[in-house]
Amino acid sequence: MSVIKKVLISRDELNEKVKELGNKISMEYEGKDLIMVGVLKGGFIFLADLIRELKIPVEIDFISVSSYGSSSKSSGVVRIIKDIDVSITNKHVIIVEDIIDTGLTLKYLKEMLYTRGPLDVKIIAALDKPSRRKVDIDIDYKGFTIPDEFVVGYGLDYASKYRNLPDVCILNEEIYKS
Ligand SMILES: O=P(O)(O)OC[C@H]1O[C@H](OP(=O)(O)OP(=O)(O)O)[C@H](O)[C@@H]1O
Ligand code: HPA
Repeated sequence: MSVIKKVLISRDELNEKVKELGNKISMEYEGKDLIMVGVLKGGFIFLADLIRELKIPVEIDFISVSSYGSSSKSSGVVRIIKDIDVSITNKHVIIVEDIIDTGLTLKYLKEMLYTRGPLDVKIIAALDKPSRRKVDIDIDYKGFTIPDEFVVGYGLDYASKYRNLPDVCILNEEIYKS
């Protein structure tokens, strides 16, 4: 049995989109003090690809968060596991995510970072799953809108695995049962 049911977004489509987004951000942030904050763990591959398409100087940092409690993400309360190390005061911030699902993680992160005096905080996400949204959130730069399917690859995991798959794939349901 194959682990992957279907490739949803191929590596070539991802590459092309990342180039497009990199060009857009390079134009819009020319001459500005920009820091990109990758959300671990899923955001690391997208961030690594994206910054290599930028033609402007950029600072990089990472943040790691986890949802509180057994009801997990539904509470919207987020705990910081690893904070960024640098000041974002008077800088332009872009939060880099692999996927936006309910929107709760990013809503919290955006509000939290705004308390630290940045010039602005924007959001870029490789994937958007709008069917699962619980809160309104503006996505400033977006890769692909996807259906309500559980996907892996390009940073996204199932049970901590499959982040390394180069394409965004729909997992075979048999995997959940085994
Ligand atoms: O919009 P939301 O419903 O808040 O979900 C999106 C978040 O969930 C995933 O992270 P996860 O908690 O699975 O951690 P990981 O990146 O380490 O896999 C994803 O990387 C986002 O950070
Ligand atoms: O489809 C998904 N796959 C992996 N992680 C996720 N976190 C939110 N949605 C997903």
